[in-house]
Amino acid sequence: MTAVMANGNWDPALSRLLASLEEARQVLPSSEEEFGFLSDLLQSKELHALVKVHNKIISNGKDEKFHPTLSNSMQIALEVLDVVGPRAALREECKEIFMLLQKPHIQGLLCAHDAVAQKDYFPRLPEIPLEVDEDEETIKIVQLVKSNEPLGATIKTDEETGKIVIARIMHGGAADRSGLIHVGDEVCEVNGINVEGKTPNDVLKILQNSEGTITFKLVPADGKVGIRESKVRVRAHFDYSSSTDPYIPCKEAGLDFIKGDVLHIVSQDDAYWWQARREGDRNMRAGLIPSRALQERRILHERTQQDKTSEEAENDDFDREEIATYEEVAKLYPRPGLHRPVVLIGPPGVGRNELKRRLIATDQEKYKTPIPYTSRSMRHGEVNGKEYFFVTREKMEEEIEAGKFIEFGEYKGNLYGTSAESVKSLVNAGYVCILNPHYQALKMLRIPQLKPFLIYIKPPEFDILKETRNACYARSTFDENNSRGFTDDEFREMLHSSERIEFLYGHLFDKVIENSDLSTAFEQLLLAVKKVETEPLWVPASWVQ
Ligand SMILES: Nc1ncnc2c1ncn2[C@@H]1O[C@H](COP(=O)(O)OP(=O)(O)OP(=O)(O)O)[C@@H](O)[C@H]1O
Repeated sequence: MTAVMANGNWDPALSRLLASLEEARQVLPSSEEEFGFLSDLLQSKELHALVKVHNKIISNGKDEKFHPTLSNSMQIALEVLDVVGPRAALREECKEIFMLLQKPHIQGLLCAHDAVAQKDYFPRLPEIPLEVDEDEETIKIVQLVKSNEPLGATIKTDEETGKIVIARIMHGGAADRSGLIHVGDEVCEVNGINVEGKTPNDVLKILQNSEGTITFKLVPADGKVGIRESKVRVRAHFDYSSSTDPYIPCKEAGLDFIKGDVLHIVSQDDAYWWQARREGDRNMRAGLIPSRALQERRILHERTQQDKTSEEAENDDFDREEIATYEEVAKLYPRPGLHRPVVLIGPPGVGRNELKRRLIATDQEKYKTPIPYTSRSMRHGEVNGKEYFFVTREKMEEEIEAGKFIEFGEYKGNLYGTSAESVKSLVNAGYVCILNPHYQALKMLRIPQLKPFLIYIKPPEFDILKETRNACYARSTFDENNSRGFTDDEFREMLHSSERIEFLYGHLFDKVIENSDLSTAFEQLLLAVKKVETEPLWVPASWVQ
């Protein structure tokens, strides 16, 4: 005490606190130990230093010349990352800023800057629930300010008690952020109106009609059923629109997404409705999406309906057992010297060969395509292992049977094919392996051992397809014996085939490139290939573990 007083530099507020602690010592029943602890704390150098920093920030905050120009530098940094990300592979400057802004200490600095700029350094004490009834100790009163943002809570009538209870708290919503409302809390009053015997709809009306602060009187649920935030990320394999979903318990709370979106699942507590955020979305409020179980049921139901109406179903290559709902994904970081194979999928004739050829031509020491196997006999001038690996028909049939070929076919009585092993050996030798197999090979390729990056080469609409191909005297690939242009029927066949590929495999593609103008498509391919090499990308979670 004397030491504190003697030091003129000591914060007067701390000294006052210490003095009142001494006074309280006489009247309060607390132990010597507790007083000792508090007294030591109030005299500690650490606390004193903290108080000084705090005071400094506050006094600087009052000074006009210290006003922050912005308080959302973190958000701006994220936006800049979005903009420069795709250009990082093209320009050194973009790459530099892209790497810099991702550094944890830069992000930490920006975050601290924003906290100070937003004056987010005042101590926040937990709200003390007001106790209204002397004998009703368990009632809590919660006040939330009504804004344009939804409250982020849903209510229902409890089946057993018939009372209105909180059914769900949306992660990150106003109710959740308040930390004061929990699932299972019983609603007694809203803005002084007793809701006993009322329906959830009546309560909603009261809420809609109220302005400003909304006051809830709640009986807390026994034990808090808090929402545990999960780390699960999934890729959606279907489109979802809550506005057309008749079953969603609360339309406003729905989260819409499209096939291929990556979603962060924050809660799977409810068997039918998960809570999720779109990955990278800055809106912190989670939305409702159908759970895997619910979606599987819906798809099965739809299929039975469809089977009833249409008998003919093209299921040559469609695995009807597979129900595409959500696939758990994780980020795969680029591995130095170990490149993911790049696979171009598309309808025959769309231009995969052309794109592959151009890519390899940019750097023949980097991009390689596997040498195929054949059962035909070697011709004069051919070298085993150059144009083809020459093997006997028996050997090839045996290996095809054993599932060692990612694709194979017969042409003029001879077998041709590409083995999974030759892809692996290119990868292990440090090359970027590039493939353009038939789309049926996808199943065999999309495995953790190969980790391919799948690019879908999509044809443009009929008129543009015809115009671009005719303008370049494109050679039809449909007729092996004749070199001629594509016919209208062949263009139509290409479009039909692309629809089918999208239907079957659309959810698996990492990237879609429309091959309309060839040089534009090629540039997009170069960008995508660069991205695979330099950026962490989402892949099935099982590939990363
Ligand atoms: N964007 C384009 N504009 C004009 N012509 C193109 C375009 N893309 C490809 N072509 C031409 O179309 C023809 C067919 O292309 P390519 O052989 O690459 O098709 P493919 O997808 O590999 O088909 P297949 O699997 O049947 O071999 C080639 O003559 C090619 O130069």
